[in-house]
Amino acid sequence: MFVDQVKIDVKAGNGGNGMVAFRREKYVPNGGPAGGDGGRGGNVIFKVDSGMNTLMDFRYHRKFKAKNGGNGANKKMTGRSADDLVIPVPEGTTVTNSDTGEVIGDLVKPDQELIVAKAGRGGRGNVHFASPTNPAPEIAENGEPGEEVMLQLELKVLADVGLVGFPSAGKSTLLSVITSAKPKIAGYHFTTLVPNLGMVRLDDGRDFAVADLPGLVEGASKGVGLGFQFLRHVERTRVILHLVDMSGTEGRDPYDDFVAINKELSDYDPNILKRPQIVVATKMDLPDAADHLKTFKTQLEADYDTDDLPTVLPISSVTHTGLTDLVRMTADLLEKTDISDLQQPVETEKQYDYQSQAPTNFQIGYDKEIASWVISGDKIERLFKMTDTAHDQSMLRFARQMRGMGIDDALRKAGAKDGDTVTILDFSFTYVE
Ligand SMILES: Nc1nc2c(ncn2[C@@H]2O[C@H](COP(=O)(O)OP(=O)(O)OP(=O)(O)O)[C@@H](O)[C@H]2O)c(=O)[nH]1
Ligand SMILES: [Mg+2]
Repeated sequence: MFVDQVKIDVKAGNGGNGMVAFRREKYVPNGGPAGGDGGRGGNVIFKVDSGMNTLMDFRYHRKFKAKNGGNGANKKMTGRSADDLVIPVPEGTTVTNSDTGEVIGDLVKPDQELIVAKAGRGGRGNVHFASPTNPAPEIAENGEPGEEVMLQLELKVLADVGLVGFPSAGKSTLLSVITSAKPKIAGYHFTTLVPNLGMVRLDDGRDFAVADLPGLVEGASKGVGLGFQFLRHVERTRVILHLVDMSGTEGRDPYDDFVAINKELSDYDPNILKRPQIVVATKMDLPDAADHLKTFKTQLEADYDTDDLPTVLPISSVTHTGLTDLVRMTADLLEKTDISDLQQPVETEKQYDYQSQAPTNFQIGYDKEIASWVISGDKIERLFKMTDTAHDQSMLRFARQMRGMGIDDALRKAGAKDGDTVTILDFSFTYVE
């Protein structure tokens, strides 16, 4: 279960102002009041759209403003009421006022609507203020301002497809080319610290949610590297795309990687290997990839019965080769996959208090395998049982905390340089001076 979260700003329309005006008739120097009322502003309304599955669209559009009502006019004319601004949200969205923490509502039914910011009423024109003592009032009301509020939207998402593979296999890059997600991509291992989520939309209207998971390494099922706490996400996905880097860089053998990752998956939970898996041969644009793929397939055929032989699909996220086939095959496979065993209850999220859990004893070393400075220590491990919602903010907070604890001093003494990646057992961040 992923928690998709986003903060947005909504502003309802102001009411139009009431008008001060008088009838003008021939031979009547000062007619009665004739200023009309202002029109109502537009409400901001959330409406469930069953076609939406994530809050991804809000990442690129965070400010919403409904139109203001028109001002009243003479001849008792009321100003135009503004249309409501209706914003589609996915089913299951929880809306909270981000300043007060008050839950405004849960949108759980198809087409359900919720007013999240109330429009301002129009002001009354001077026609309403005439009285026997003041038959020609020079007063009118201003329109009420529309409500403005900062909202926190939250959606729990079950990913359909999990991208697994060795660090730097190209998982985030693949996500970035098949969805609109913009994950961090870099040429060093453990770039991805927390899962990224994206939605794939096919031309034929089908769609599915893809989770790009932190890379796995040997021993992941026992807590090595970053992968352990994310392996449970793999348990929940219906289809696994197992990415294998075919470039052979760093002298890696693609088949060894493939076997090692599958071993970690099955050590974590033997059932995971029963999930349909497509082997995605990545970086096929690179020079030796074709040769490596050939060897890989030969080894695969030697190890598997013909009936169980996994499908291998060569792709390149750089040249976009094979992506259409991959997406279509994945959608087909999802349609055929039973999910009844995956509907598990939502886990409650654990909150950790970074302040009070200061690591005491730790060791620092350089790990060639993951090419980064590694800090380990039992207290830190406890510190790093993070939740799904661990976002950049908590990373930053953490990094600051670590500095306070003198870990950056210790790292510098150990020879770490500005820009080095620091891995803290199952977590890492980029070390900045
Ligand atoms: N030539 C080529 N390079 C690629 C391709 N896909 C990814 N890369 C490169 O491989 C490196 C690692 O890519 P990422 O997408 O960050 O890998 P990842 O699997 O998400 O890595 P982690 O998050 O560390 O587990 C980056 O330098 C990418 O530019 C590809 O199709 N062709
Ligand atoms: Mg990544």
